[in-house]
Amino acid sequence: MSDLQRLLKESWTLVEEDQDKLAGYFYARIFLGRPEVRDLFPVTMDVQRARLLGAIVSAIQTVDDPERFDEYLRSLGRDHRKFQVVPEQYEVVGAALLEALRTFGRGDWTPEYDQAWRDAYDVIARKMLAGAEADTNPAFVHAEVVSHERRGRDIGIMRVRPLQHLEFRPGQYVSLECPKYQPRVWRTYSIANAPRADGTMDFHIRALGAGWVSGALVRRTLPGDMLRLAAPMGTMAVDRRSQRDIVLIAGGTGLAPIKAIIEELATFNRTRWVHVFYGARDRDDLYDLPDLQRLASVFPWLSLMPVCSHDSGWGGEEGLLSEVVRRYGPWQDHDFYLSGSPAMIRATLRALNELQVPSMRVKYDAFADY
Ligand SMILES: NC(=O)C1=CN([C@@H]2O[C@H](COP(=O)(O)OP(=O)(O)OC[C@H]3O[C@@H](n4cnc5c(N)ncnc54)[C@H](O)[C@@H]3O)[C@@H](O)[C@H]2O)C=CC1
Repeated sequence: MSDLQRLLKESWTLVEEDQDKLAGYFYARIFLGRPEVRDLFPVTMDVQRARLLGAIVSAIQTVDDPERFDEYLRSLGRDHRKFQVVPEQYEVVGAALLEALRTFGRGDWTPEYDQAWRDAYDVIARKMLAGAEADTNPAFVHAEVVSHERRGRDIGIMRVRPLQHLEFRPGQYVSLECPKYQPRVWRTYSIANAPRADGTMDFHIRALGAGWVSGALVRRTLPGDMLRLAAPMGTMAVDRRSQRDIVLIAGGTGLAPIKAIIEELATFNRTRWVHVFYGARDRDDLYDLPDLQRLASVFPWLSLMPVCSHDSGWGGEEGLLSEVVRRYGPWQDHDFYLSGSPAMIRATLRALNELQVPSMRVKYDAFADY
């Protein structure tokens, strides 16, 4: 661990318990200094409260992982263009962050801690601004919902058509806003298909409860509704130069980017075996199994292993994805792409580590909302 990393972690423990109050103070400082910034945020701040601060803090904590950090922040900067953020606002946010930290760190906050956060924040802001400046795409595009299909209890598959061309790579995700139901609330969703001639994009969404973006997208969205989509982000692109066989591991709606990758492979792959582990709680939750089975019947290189974690007697493979993947190892010579809940990603990374799969062959995007 570098000195900077140590100082950041150590100082964060001083304020961690007061996170909620710190977030309140942080936003109050920003809005007081720049009332116009308030218009960038949703009307009710309760859901938003922890997000921007949380994203800054988690970005700062990754300062020791330069490669991941670099691409993540550049794409975050590209994505932030949707807020029409100007460079001075980065300064306002940085000053508010430091003031909040000092206030809640009280007497234990040292000039060393102050400098560490200032340095880390500067790196973040510079990379985000560089990412934003390098992007020639529009800050966001309007898109029309062209179809909407309910699958199982609480999953929706939504197809949208952007009104302008939106360049993306299979495996990437976008931040999306539904102004009709939740203006200025943006959430990230993976694109579930490879680029199509008509530009349409699919999203797999699970409703997480009333009032949330996902709930509205699954339960209320209708064809003809308009959305806004920001810049595509994420690094989970297939390495086309690799000759290795591939293992794709998808938990629940984490299937979305994996489906996009399968569609991309279908356009060029002839020689690499591709194994898909598709996990859900029960058979009803395997919401896209028929289509995956169709693809597996068309492409001889594609094999499919559906897995249920909470459906004993369903007749197929049972267990958590991480356990099942471990059972089918060893996987010494494969490229891996993982997508699912943070807990599933962590458990699978541990399993692959124990199976001695080199970490550079394992790709995943732990995406954050803010
Ligand atoms: N690009 C990405 O990485 C994407 C990630 N997601 C994330 O995927 C998640 C999907 O959630 P749900 O559909 O509710 O899935 P879920 O929570 O029902 O989990 C599906 C399966 O994942 C595995 N799993 C879950 N927790 C695990 C653990 N602790 N250890 C090992 N395996 C575990 C199990 O096999 C489980 O049956 C969400 O957190 C969503 O944010 C969704 C889309 C894209």
